[in-house]
Parts: sequence; C-alpha cells; structure tokens
Amino acid sequence: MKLKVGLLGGGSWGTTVASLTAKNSPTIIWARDEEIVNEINEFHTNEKYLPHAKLTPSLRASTSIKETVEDADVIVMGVPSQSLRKVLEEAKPYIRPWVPVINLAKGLELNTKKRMTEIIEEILPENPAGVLTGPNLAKEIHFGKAAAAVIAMVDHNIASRLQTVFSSGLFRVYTNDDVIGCELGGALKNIIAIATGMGDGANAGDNTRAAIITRGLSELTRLGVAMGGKKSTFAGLAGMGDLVATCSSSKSRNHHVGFQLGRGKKLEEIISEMNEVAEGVKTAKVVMELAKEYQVDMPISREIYKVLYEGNTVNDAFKGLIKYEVGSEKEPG
Ligand SMILES: NC(=O)C1=CN([C@@H]2O[C@H](COP(=O)(O)OP(=O)(O)OC[C@H]3O[C@@H](n4cnc5c(N)ncnc54)[C@H](O)[C@@H]3O)[C@@H](O)[C@H]2O)C=CC1
Ligand SMILES: O=C(CO)COP(=O)(O)O
Repeated sequence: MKLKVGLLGGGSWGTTVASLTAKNSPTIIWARDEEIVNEINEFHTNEKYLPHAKLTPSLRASTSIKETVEDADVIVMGVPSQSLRKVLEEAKPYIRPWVPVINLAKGLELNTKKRMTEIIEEILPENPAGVLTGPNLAKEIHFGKAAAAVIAMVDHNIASRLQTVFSSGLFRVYTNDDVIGCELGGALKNIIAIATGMGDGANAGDNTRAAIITRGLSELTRLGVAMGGKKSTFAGLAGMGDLVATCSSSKSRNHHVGFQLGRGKKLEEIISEMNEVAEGVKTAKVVMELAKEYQVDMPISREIYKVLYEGNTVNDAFKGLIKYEVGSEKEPG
C-alpha cells in the first residue's frame, strides 16, 4: 500500500521534498500563497523558490490545510522553525493520531528553546515525531544531483517504512535513532555557516574556513552531547555532513548572510533583500542561552551572535577568536 503524504510549506525545501515523495507516493503540498498553489497545479513549477525547476507532475498543491492532512498517512512539516507551532496547531484537528509527523526545519524555537520534534510531541503527543535532515541543499537536489539524508525516529520500524517514501533516485535516505543529535546537528551548523560565509566574504582564505568548520564541529558536538545527542551522530550526515555542505556553499542562505556581512553589509539590509529564511540568525540567540544553561563554551557561535546582535564588526569577531586562549585540540575552545 502506498502511503499518502501531506506536506505543509511551499518554500524551496518543502517543494523539493514534496516533488521527491510524489515520485513514490500520492502527495499534496500546502502553501498559504494561492498563486504558488495554482502555479504548481497548472505548470508544475514554483519559480519563486525553485527557479527553472520542473516538479513531479503528479504533485498536487492546495491552499487548504484540512485537505492536505486529513487523509495523509505521513505529515511533513516544511515551514521555517518560528512558524512550525502555529501551522501545526492549525493542522492538529485534522491529523489522525497514529500518523507520523516529520520535521524538515533546521532551527530552534525562540521563546521556548525547543527543538521542532519537541514542539510536535507537545502538540500531538500520540503521533510519532521524526526529522529528515542532512547535507541537502534544495537547489542541488531538485536538479537530480546525488545526496544523502537521514530520517531520525525513535521507532526504527516507522523510520524504515518512511525511508521508501523519501528515497528517490540519487537521493539516499539512511535511518538513525538519535532524533536529538540529528535535529541539533541541522540547527547548530547554520551559525557556523554564517561564520564561514563571513570569512569568505572578507577573503579570509581556505585555511580559515577549514579551521572554522573543524572547531565549529567541536563546539556544536559539545552542546549537542550536553543536550542528549550521541557524539557519533555529529560525525555523520546530520552533523559533519551538513556542516561541510552548508559552510562551503554559496547556495546556502546562512553562508550568504555571513558572506554579505563579511562584505560590510548590514544584517537588516541583507535580510530585507532575501525572500528565503536563514535560520541561523535566530538560532544564534537561542544557542547563546543554551550554552549558558548547559555551561558549554561556544566561542565561534558567541562571536557570530555579537556581530548579529551587539554591533560587533567582522574584524571584531576574528580578533575575538584569535584572542581566545589556545588549549589542547581535545579541550573546549
Ligand atoms: N532550502 C534548503 O536547502 C533546505 C532548507 N531546510 C530547512 O527547511 C525549512 C524551510 O526552508 P525552505 O523551504 O528552504 O524556506 P523558504 O524560505 O524557501 O520557504 C519558507 C516557506 O515557508 C512559508 N511560511 C513561512 N511562515 C509561514 C507560516 N506562518 N505559514 C505558512 N507558511 C509559512 C513561506 O511562505 C515559504 O513558502 C527551514 O527550516 C530550512 O532550514 C532544510 C534542508 C535544506
Ligand atoms: O540546511 C541546508 C542544507 O543542508 C540549507 O542551508 P541554508 O538554509 O543555509 O540554505
């Protein structure tokens, strides 16, 4: 039996994933923008978010959350982190209690500091929650370039069943039972991608980028493990894999924000010129609070936070990192 997919969120990644699942399973994507819904149904495109991409013709779009989720056997949340709670609350009355809910967003909720699957479990305590994550730049995957992802769920049997819904051609999906680690890997790397983008924008060089990626992995692993993730997860696709892809790609929106900061642009100006989300900007705030709460040192994230929110310059950030006392590679810092 083919599972029916209901995906909420019509941005670049939501549309890409819906187009992938539509190859395997009947899929409806919900977007709040009627023009996008009509465009997907009539022309099988979503030019605003995926320019020049042709979507799977069987993918249907709807402006109705109810229609999208009421018959779905799996719900996929493709809206950004700060909107997930609101959209899921709206969908809740129509979602059947056993249906798995899979998060695609890579961020943490500002007021509660919660991961997305924690919010799903809070709103829908009976539904199994999971996350699809990994080095998955939408604009590459959509054009059929090979990539690997992880579906993380506590229940291995459900994860295995869903593997077949998300896997497609050159998009290979592995299972993992470490939901916390996988979800944190995806959220925390965005701040490090802003840092490497800043370095690239300021022409810091390839060695600098490699140092930021490596030490960035070290600090996000420290926080991730303190919060309950497994160390090995951060060495896998959801950790190092996503970190490397996002930190080295001009297709990453977080890297783009950093790059423009490195070129001297103001944050407000950069954000106002983008029509897509860069989750790391808000996640940086949450991570500073979490670092304090878990007493974990996160020097790179802290310098990025100061540039984003305390008026520090890119130069201040690099000076701040250089001033930081150098210890053993195995120790924090
Ligand atoms: N684009 C990518 O390459 C990848 C993105 N992600 C993650 O997926 C999540 C979604 O990202 P994208 O699709 O890329 O973002 P996007 O910026 O391309 O699109 C976001 C979509 O969400 C919609 N949206 C925002 N708030 C909403 C609300 N309250 N109600 C209804 N719709 C709302 C917007 O209208 C837009 O269609 C993010 O957390 C991102 O980190 C994860 C992997 C890859
Ligand atoms: O998470 C991503 C790739 O895995 C996408 O990164 P950006 O949101 O920075 O574009």
